[in-house]
Amino acid sequence: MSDDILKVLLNEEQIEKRCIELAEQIESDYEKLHAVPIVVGLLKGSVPFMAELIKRFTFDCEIDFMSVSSYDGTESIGDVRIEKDMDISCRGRHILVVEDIVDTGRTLREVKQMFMNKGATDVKIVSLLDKPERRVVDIKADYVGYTVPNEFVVGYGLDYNQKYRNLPFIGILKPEIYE
Ligand SMILES: O=P(O)(O)OC[C@H]1O[C@H](OP(=O)(O)OP(=O)(O)O)[C@H](O)[C@@H]1O
Ligand code: HPA
Repeated sequence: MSDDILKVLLNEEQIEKRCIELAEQIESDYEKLHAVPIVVGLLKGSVPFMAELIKRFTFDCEIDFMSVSSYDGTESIGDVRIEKDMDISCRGRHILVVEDIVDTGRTLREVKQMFMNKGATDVKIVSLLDKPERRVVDIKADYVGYTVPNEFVVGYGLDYNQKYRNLPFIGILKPEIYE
């Protein structure tokens, strides 16, 4: 599996270090709000990042998951489908969406709009990665781990055709794998 990786962009140590910083920043912001947020992981890509982040939160929060899908291989299909909704109601709640990557931005724009339509008080986004060169809609994560170049990246939750999510680092996939 590692043979399919062209270059390691972020190793485990770098990711962990950044998660500690993000958790501190998020904690300080929610403490000021005196709110108990619902931390919502977008399945499946956010799972390793979410686990790394939430174990460092010492404030009261609830955890939930949603599954939305918008990719077929390396192609964003534009149409964001909700495949599994949250269990907890988001009405009147502060929501912290946990995402692995903001790429075109379509997924998060749809998800954020959906939370607002359902009556959430506030929606914030934390994303491990941001790929701003690919953005087609105007959306910005409130907290970003790392900005990455316009390359297809895998590992630490991110997949290509459901593979490579379990790599403990983030790397650029060799183009011949998906061409
Ligand atoms: O900014 P965008 O262009 O919308 O892309 C980002 C989304 O694409 C991937 O999800 P995917 O639909 O592949 O699901 P997954 O998390 O199960 O891999 C990724 O996890 C983000 O949710
Ligand atoms: O670069 C990426 N890698 C994996 N999944 C993705 N979904 C959007 N962009 C990416």
